[in-house]
Amino acid sequence: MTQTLSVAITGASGRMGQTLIGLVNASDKMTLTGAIERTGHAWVGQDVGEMMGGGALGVTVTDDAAAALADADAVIDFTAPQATIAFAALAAQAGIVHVIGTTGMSEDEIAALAPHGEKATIIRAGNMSLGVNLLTQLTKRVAAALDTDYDIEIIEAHHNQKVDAPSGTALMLGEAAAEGRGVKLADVSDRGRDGITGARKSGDIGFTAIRGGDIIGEHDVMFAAAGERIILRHVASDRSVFARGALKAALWGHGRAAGQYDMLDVLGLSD
Ligand SMILES: NC(=O)C1=CN([C@@H]2O[C@H](COP(=O)(O)OP(=O)(O)OC[C@H]3O[C@@H](n4cnc5c(N)ncnc54)[C@H](O)[C@@H]3O)[C@@H](O)[C@H]2O)C=CC1
Ligand SMILES: O=C(O)C1=N[C@H](C(=O)O)C[C@H](O)C1
Repeated sequence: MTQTLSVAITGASGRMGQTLIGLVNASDKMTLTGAIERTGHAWVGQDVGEMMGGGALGVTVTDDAAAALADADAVIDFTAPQATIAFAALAAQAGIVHVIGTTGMSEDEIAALAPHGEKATIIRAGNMSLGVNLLTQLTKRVAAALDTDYDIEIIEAHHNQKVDAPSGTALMLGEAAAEGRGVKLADVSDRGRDGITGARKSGDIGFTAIRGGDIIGEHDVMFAAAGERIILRHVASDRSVFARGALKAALWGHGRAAGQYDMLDVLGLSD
């Protein structure tokens, strides 16, 4: 019998957690061995399949992440920044793959992952879909081809439960545009316009966040000049595009050297 990858999912009851569990359960390359939730969550101690409204999967939701990760080859983690840092320490202890989809991490929180990347194989991206990762490469090329007569604006839209802004994807696209232009995003980023802002500064990269209803994730990169606009757009209509990317990352990472990687590495899209 072929060996399957043992996978633990954090944030098991979440939007992404449930999507991931459904796909891992349907995969013939993976076996769900752990489902983790925060202490005090109503799902802890219950069968995860039953909590998701289906049949029992034989995996009890736990808040003992250390034990769950000790039994796993990979942990797929779409939760919250501080939780992700704690999971990174446990993944390093266990020497396993840590796929990180969590967004909204500060510079300091991202830096806190670095020591864990010496023992765990970390794959982190603000968007795990093939489409968005391809879009980052297109954005970089278009930004490199155009001068600052073309104002770059990034517009993102998400559901009304999203807690961070701009989205991780918007920031990836902003980084790509800045890289194409040969500048640092931190030096040109224009976020949260309100009131008498003054005219737009040439060379800035602007961000706008829309929150409403059940929008899964939509991103436009606009290059606006006098007389024309170019708009690169990605629309996610199903969360499984993110989850499929995360599963691919877990399989890709298994057996690979410890370190920090992203989805461009996984998808072979790096320059
Ligand atoms: N990189 C990507 O492709 C994508 C990233 N995301 C990001 O993933 C994260 C989660 O998104 P959603 O699933 O929509 O959120 P959600 O709020 O539905 O789920 C988060 C889950 O994490 C759990 N959680 C929080 N702290 C925990 C802890 N210490 N231990 C265990 N579980 C814990 C919560 O109880 C909740 O069930 C967000 O940062 C979001 O932006 C979402 C979709 C795609
Ligand atoms: O919170 C979400 O839902 C999503 N978050 C990611 C982000 O911040 O870009 C990816 C996707 O757009 C959905």
